[in-house]
Amino acid sequence: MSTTRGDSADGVGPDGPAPDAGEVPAPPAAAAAVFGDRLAAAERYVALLAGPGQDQGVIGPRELPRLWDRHVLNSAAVGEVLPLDATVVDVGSGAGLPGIPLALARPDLHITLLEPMARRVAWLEQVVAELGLPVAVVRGRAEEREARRQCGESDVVTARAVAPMGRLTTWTLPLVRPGGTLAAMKGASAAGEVERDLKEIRAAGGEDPRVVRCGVGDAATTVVLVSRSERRGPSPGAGRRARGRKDRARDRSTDVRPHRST
Ligand SMILES: C[S@@+](CC[C@H](N)C(=O)[O-])C[C@H]1O[C@@H](n2cnc3c(N)ncnc32)[C@H](O)[C@@H]1O
Repeated sequence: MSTTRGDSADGVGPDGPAPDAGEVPAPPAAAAAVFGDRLAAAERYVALLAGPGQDQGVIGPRELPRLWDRHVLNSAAVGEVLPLDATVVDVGSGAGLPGIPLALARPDLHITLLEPMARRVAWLEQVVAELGLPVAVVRGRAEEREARRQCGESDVVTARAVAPMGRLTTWTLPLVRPGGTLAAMKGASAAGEVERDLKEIRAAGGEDPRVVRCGVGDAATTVVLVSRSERRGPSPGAGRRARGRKDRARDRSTDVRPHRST
């Protein structure tokens, strides 16, 4: 594999022609500070994305020139707001973003990658094995009972480009311990999504949604932090389930009554 610069100095911008398969962008200077003595492993991850990752369709060829800034460093940046030694479930990890860069930048974290698509799960298992990372991979959807059982409740759930804020909060807060945090990586839409979906966020047990910026330059990212309520009692979604039970009971009773009277 040849090594090329990750910037657009050669005229290959994000919307320009796709670079040759197998080209691996060199790490920008900032990568050494972010990954420290795990920089070589981060370079290996970028090489895996650019080679087999592209072949297996987990990353598009046009992403190659911006793998470091827009994907790997951007993902690691969310580590700025994660507490020491936290347990983390990365929901909808896909190519491993942000979970793999986080595991490399923050070896104190205990990370589980949750992903429903078999092909992506196989990819994640391959990456974790190749890089020798102590990271668990679970196949499933955040809203599924079995996935929730396997992942348990963690200090933090991360998610990048998975779902709109309201739906994401409903799906993922049951994976967060009371008092823990959902850290949703969002683009410029962050504040607008929070405003639009506030009711849904609160109904899911979310409190104190706030928008923060992490990272610098092209690697900077906007993160929405939502706390899971500390209040004990019904789990998020319990109100909706109870309403569903009442509705079904009412439907049954209206179905039954005419039969009884005949
Ligand atoms: C657009 S991709 C983003 C992947 C990665 N987070 C990234 O930033 O490159 C969305 C990912 O979320 C996964 N996904 C979609 N719905 C999900 C759900 N309900 N629970 C967990 N993962 C889900 C998809 O399979 C896909 O891998």
